[in-house]
Amino acid sequence: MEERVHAAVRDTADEIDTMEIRGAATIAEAAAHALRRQATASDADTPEAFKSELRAAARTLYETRPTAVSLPNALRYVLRGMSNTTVEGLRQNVVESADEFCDRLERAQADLGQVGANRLRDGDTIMTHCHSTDALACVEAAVKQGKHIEAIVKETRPRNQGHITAQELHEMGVPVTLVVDSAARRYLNDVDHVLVGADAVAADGSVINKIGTSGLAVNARDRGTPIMVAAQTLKLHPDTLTGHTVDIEMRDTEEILDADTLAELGNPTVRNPAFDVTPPRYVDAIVTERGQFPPESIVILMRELFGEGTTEPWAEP
Ligand SMILES: O=P(O)(O)OC[C@H]1O[C@H](OP(=O)(O)O)[C@H](O)[C@@H]1O
Repeated sequence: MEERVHAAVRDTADEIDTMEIRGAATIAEAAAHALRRQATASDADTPEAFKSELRAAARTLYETRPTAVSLPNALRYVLRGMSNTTVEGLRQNVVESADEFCDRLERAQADLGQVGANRLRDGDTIMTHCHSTDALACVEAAVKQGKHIEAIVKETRPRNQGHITAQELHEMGVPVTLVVDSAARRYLNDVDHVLVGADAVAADGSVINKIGTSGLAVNARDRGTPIMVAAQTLKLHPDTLTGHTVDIEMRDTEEILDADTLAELGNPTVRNPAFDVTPPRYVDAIVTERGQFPPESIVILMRELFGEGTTEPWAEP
């Protein structure tokens, strides 16, 4: 099966796995591009062989990282387009679906940005965690509306994605203060909104995002600081409609400590969960391209978009 998966798809899968490609929306876009590449390069001679190849490619991409639901949602969107009965027709289906998916993703982020920007006032200071293109779209739109926004950016150990956020905010002209994660509570007094992204949103309104989000949200609630989650509908997790929970990725402990340092410390057990779950009571608004929702009502939008649930992206229709 593996040999039918194009090398470019395997490269994309490796890059997602090692986080050279990261961030829920960016992963989804890369996966759609990879399926498109599989389709254009395929020399399958029957429609069945073509579909089977595409499903194998989807599975390879899916098996990289388990938490960001944008990945299976992207794979499902592209594969669902395979309706033709000839190889050429199917190839065209995949190319069109992948292109349409990427267009929709870009538009959704721009629309979401407008909604999020409306929540921000001129002179506001935000606090961010990790790096989220959905969250930054809100800031960018607010800045374009002429609002002055400042940011306190958490570095986000162990991979320091906060550095990317700091750089991108700087490029937007937003003054940035970078703090270590443990300084967040100290600085919440100076903050008008906590603004984060999401890797998945569950049917009960729980937000699955970078590890440290839930602690930040609890502290923000304690201080009365509103917590805004920027998550286009691609982040809504259809399996949670039928009671499934979201798998939290455990990453390599080398991201935290190298083997030598670990040995010097007497080889303690090290855990490196990439994400945590913020219960809905700590979230004020989930901002999507379909408007803003209190977390408890996101299930209504999910039922509208997914019905009662979905199959695996590579399952036979
Ligand atoms: O889709 P956008 O908003 O860009 O990113 C959403 C989320 O993806 C990231 O995960 P990672 O860095 O891939 O582990 C962060 O948790 C971020 O909040």
